[in-house]
Amino acid sequence: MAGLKIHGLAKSYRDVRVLENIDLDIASGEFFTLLGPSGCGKTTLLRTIAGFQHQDRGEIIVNGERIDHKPAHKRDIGMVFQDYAVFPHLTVAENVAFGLKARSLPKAEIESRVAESLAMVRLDGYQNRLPAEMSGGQQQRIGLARAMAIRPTLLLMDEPLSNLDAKLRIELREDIRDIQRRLGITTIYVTHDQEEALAVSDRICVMNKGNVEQIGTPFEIYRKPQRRFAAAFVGTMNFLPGRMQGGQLTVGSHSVPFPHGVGTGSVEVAIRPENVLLTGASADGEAIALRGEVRKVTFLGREAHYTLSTEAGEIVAQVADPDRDFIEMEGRPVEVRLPLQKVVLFQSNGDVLSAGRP
Ligand SMILES: Nc1ncnc2c1ncn2[C@@H]1O[C@H](COP(=O)(O)OP(=O)(O)OP(=O)(O)O)[C@@H](O)[C@H]1O
Repeated sequence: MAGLKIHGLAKSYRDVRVLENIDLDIASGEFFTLLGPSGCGKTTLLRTIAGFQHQDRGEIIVNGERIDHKPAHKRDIGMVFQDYAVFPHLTVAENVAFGLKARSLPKAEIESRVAESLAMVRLDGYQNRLPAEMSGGQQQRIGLARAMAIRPTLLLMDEPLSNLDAKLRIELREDIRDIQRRLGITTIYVTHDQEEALAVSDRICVMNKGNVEQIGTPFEIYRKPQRRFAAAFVGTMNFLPGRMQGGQLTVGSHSVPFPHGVGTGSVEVAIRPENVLLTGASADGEAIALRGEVRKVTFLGREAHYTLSTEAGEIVAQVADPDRDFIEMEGRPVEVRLPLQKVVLFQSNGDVLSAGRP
């Protein structure tokens, strides 16, 4: 199995820079996700790795060998596309056999690989169907079986679940993850869906405007964002203005000692909704305390979301399993606390100053 290294990759379309200067080091067997908003360059990066288009500069190295001068069909890469890209006039088995025939494998080998690949994606018994007789989820399974049948060195997936409904998306992403783990195939997965990225990835690369904002495990990306962009893009994050001075952090009218973030100046105080504490909740360690009022309560069954206006600005709190009194709080004053352990501070340039006080 192979790892992938990318050095100084850049790509422009006419005079528009789409990839600025990308460096990646992906381990053998890793499930690596490119996550970012529409237009940030994810697909361009994936297609450049696949060889469907050429970079302006930079290197793509698989297993120590440069592959960026090779044509796409010589790169030993399996690719799964958003729109399935199955051949409508070929049966399921013929679709899966396509890449194997192109490689002139013996007939018996093709048959056994087709059977093995279809079993892997749980489509055994569907060999003779046409894609039009299959659901969207099943068509994407054909796409996955076809990509895996050639036993590629790398598997690239471009938003493979975007055309499926929510339930199928979850089902198929679990299957993709299981197959990837079982086979240990190095996988690069493109999505703009942050929950999907958190659920399937070993590591996530958050991209923005052709640049890498942060690379980390799902936990690191969610809990220890290194850039404001990653904090705001992944999950919900509250931001309040604050000020550091003389080892004190001031938010609204409240100041707390914050020795970790030495320096002076404006900061942004970021906290996840599930970490905001309301009246009565007990906190470990010190917290920023703010006066607030409940503007809106949205009850979602297992949790409720509170829109709060505080003296420092509007934020959202999420409370798990709220009791009845707690749901009927609209218009009431509330004490809001932000535990320092859970607070992330950003500088005005978007770099992190402190992610959770040690
Ligand atoms: N062939 C092309 N010619 C000119 N511009 C292009 C071409 N392909 C992509 N672009 C532009 O390059 C930028 C990056 O596109 P890309 O498809 O890589 O982004 P993306 O992050 O995958 O977005 P999405 O999630 O919408 O697919 C976009 O601004 C897009 O309009």
